[in-house]
Amino acid sequence: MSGAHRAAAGARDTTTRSDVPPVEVDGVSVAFGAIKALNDVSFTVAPGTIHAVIGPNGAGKSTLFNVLSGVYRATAGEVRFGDARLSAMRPFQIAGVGVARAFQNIALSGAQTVAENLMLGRHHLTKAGFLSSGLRLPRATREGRVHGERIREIAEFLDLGDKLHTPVGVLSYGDQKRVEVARALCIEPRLLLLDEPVAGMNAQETDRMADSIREIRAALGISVILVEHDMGMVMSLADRVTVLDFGRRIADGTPAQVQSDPEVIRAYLGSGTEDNPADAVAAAHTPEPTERQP
Ligand SMILES: Nc1ncnc2c1ncn2[C@@H]1O[C@H](COP(=O)(O)OP(=O)(O)OP(=O)(O)O)[C@@H](O)[C@H]1O
Repeated sequence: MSGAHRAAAGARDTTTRSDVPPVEVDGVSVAFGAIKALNDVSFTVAPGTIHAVIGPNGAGKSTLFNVLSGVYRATAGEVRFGDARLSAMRPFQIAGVGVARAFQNIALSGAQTVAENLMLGRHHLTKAGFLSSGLRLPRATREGRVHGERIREIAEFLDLGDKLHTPVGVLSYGDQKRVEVARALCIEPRLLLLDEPVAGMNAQETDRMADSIREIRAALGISVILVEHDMGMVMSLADRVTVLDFGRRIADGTPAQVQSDPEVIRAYLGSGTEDNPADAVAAAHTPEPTERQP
């Protein structure tokens, strides 16, 4: 199935999990000395949607991601995920309420196998303590089997099923990025944060990752927030896009809405980047030759 067809099928089949609340970013500001990296930024991520945050270099995207995942504290405002105030929590507490982050720079142990890296991602779900695991007591053995099965499912989901016993360090860059996403899914999140998931990927790897993100949303019914520079990918993948510039929210809407927003076009043209969202949307919406056939 082509990416586009799969996307359409995914959107139709999606059932959002009933325990996925909206993410409410409410008046968030972050200052580094005199620099206002984020200035009163607000937007809402609807449950079960893919929401992209874009903007020229230095716009505040990474800072926002670090607030969402508890690495930075907001100077003002807050981020809510249902009852949880993410902006007041530490990273491990944020993971505990079902928010997982896949890092831009792969944070995996290269010498360990895919399965071992994924098992580390399930650590906090493991109830048997180190002692019973070490002694291979029945509870730990049973638990290990259940986690092993789930890890296999998640790996297969990301086309990594045949690489479970391969050390991560020998995998291609694209596969390593997929392991990074799989590791985040291992905490069974309700919200997945993807920090530049296709950075450094070639076109084929990018398409594969975009397909995986659609399938994750469709099959798991969770919300996805991604920061990404690849404009074509964002415009074809996201349900909604928030645009930052110099720490301020300058637009928020569907890909089609933001790409035609004069302030967004000005921000990108002014930044000197060739990644103009208007061009990217046009390219993303150009039908493939086969789709023109009657
Ligand atoms: N730890 C920090 N200390 C001081 N200034 C910072 C820090 N982190 C970010 N900044 C500044 O805050 C602003 C926003 O940076 P941020 O990295 O969030 O932007 P970005 O949109 O992710 O940029 P890029 O696309 O280049 O990664 C920039 O002016 C940056 O120099």
